[in-house]
Amino acid sequence: MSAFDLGADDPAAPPPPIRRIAVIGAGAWGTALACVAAHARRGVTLWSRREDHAAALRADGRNLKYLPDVPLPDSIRVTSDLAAALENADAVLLVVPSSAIRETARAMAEILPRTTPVILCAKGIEPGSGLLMSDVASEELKGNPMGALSGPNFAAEAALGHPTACTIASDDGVDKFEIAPERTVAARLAVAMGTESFRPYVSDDLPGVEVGGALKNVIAIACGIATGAGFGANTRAALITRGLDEMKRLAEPLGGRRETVTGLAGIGDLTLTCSSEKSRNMSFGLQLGAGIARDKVFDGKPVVVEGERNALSVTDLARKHDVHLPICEAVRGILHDGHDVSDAFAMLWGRPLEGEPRALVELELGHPAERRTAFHFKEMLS
Ligand SMILES: NC(=O)c1ccc[n+]([C@@H]2O[C@H](COP(=O)([O-])OP(=O)(O)OC[C@H]3O[C@@H](n4cnc5c(N)ncnc54)[C@H](O)[C@@H]3O)[C@@H](O)[C@H]2O)c1
Ligand SMILES: O=P(O)(O)OC[C@H](O)CO
Repeated sequence: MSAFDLGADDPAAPPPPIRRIAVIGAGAWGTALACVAAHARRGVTLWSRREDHAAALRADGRNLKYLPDVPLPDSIRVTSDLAAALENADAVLLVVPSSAIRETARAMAEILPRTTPVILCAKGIEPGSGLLMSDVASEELKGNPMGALSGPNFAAEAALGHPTACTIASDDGVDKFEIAPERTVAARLAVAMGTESFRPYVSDDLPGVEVGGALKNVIAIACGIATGAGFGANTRAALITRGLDEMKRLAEPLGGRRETVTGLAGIGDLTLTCSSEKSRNMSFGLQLGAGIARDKVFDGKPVVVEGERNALSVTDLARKHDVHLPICEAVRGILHDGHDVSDAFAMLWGRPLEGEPRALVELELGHPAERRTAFHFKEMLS
């Protein structure tokens, strides 16, 4: 019996605490979340897929490769043995990049009890299937309760104790499960992870939270490209605001709520990522916009830029639901279809004028300067 089961038959019993947390993935975010959980006095095991990396973390007392400025609390146990990492865990934080969620969840499926909650901390939509990360994990881990942790969170800042907030969502509080709100995975993990500086908010809108995380990276690339190409603050503010509208439009057909997108995992993460060069997605866009060739970005080093592959998966999914996401489409055009930056901005700014909010104000105005738009941006960026 796992902690998730304790008292499950007695609706009056206090919610079972999450005492032991397994963090799967020892990159920047996995390491930071392990530090936060250790500061919250949870028993923490951090799993790295490579033994040499795990050994380096143990020897150095920090993750020199991914989070060099943060000392690891002594209480964190680091291992490359997945079974050992998952043993006796009351909850699992899955923190590998979105491209590795399926294979990692599949490996966990052979080991993890079906009752242990799994919380997705990667941001993305799977190419091909168009599935959110919690749905990808659910396909592999049949039956485990699922949640997601997302929000405006740069790993180092969270680990160093800067005041930080996030949203933790799970859908086990919705009607069919009949679980009291304080017993949900989201609420129990929020209590387990909360510290004096790390403040989780609780949500029952799992798709709403996950859509925000997936789209903000694509919009951040758009902001980076715009800034790198020479456009100013007006352009970035417009992209952020209209990007938020794209999040809302995609959240709805996936079962998410518009209001969730106006929270930490939506606008919160969007503004963070689109405003700071600490963001890999924003910096990737900045370098491309400044004319650096794709293979020379980040000096040719491999860096996790979730928005790059997600520009494809997000727009494929939106097309399937007949939802138009012009900014994400423009990023897809530049990254994957060889479109020129000025043409992409001409496409965005030359579309027929619209109402705001788009869904409520019906307009058919055309565009007074549509034909001049392409010429204007080409001149400006030449
Ligand atoms: N870094 C942040 O500030 C931050 C904050 C919030 C969310 N995230 C999200 O967390 C996820 C992970 O990002 P990160 O910043 O930790 O990345 P990272 O580049 O710092 O580390 C990636 C880690 O994943 C491991 N990995 C890569 N491929 C793997 C595979 N196939 N199987 C198992 N492990 C594999 C790498 O060895 C490395 O330890 C991303 O989806 C990212 O969007 C990151
Ligand atoms: O560095 P980025 O662009 O992957 O962003 C990191 C986090 O997602 C910010 O919340």
